[in-house]
Amino acid sequence: FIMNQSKEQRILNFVLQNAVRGDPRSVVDTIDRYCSQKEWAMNVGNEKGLILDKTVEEASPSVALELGSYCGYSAVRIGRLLKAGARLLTVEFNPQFAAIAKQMIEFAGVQDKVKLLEGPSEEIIPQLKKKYEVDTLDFVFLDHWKDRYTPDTILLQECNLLRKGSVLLADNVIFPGAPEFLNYVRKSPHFQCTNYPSHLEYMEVEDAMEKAVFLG
Ligand SMILES: Nc1ncnc2c1ncn2[C@@H]1O[C@H](Cn2cc(CNC(=O)c3cc([N+](=O)[O-])cc(O)c3O)nn2)[C@@H](O)[C@H]1O
Ligand SMILES: [Mg+2]
Repeated sequence: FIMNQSKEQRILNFVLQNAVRGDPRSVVDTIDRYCSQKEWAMNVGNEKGLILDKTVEEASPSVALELGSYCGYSAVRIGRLLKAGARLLTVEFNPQFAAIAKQMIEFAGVQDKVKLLEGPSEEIIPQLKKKYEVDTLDFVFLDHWKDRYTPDTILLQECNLLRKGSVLLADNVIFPGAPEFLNYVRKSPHFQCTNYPSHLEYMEVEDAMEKAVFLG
């Protein structure tokens, strides 16, 4: 237990030493093993991860966006499901976390599909069309600061990044909670919402994910 390292560095080192290079499933399982047995961390985890998997498979996105990379757990989880030619852009503004996530993505072997964009979502989103050659987004995973869910959902619409059928999936709508986001998407005539009750990663605390499909 190396004290002067960050928890995120310890998670990455555990993966580098225990997972199989180029095998995204082993990276995801190894992070879950570490965070359920050694140190809790805010990865989406395996229970909510299964809801994420099913939603990604159903959407079968060509272009996906993730807000809040953290250690790269969900970027690897989504990246492993993308079809040939599809890509995931994942946004992280904490430089330490971004460095960890980049190494996690490379070790898992999904770096050809997953690109990490360093910076705050409110700055990156308006750059997606011109700088990152995005037309519209087929899938968006929201897992960053909960008080950014609503402003960023509005910003995505203002930047014309959503099309009829674009799928948004938000983590933690019960714990820590995103009440303003739930209120916004459920009241909006532009979204069709579905709630998926689950539990907080690695804990027996109630949590849920919310799917919001853009209706145009
Ligand atoms: N506007 C932003 N733009 C880009 N990255 C951001 C932004 N806000 C936070 N982040 C980054 O998301 C990562 C992860 N993150 C997520 C949160 C918010 N999520 C939680 O706080 C959370 C908290 C719990 N929890 O407390 O049990 C469980 C979860 O699943 C969570 O996602 N804070 N940092 C961090 O690296 C942070 O730099
Ligand atoms: Mg989360």
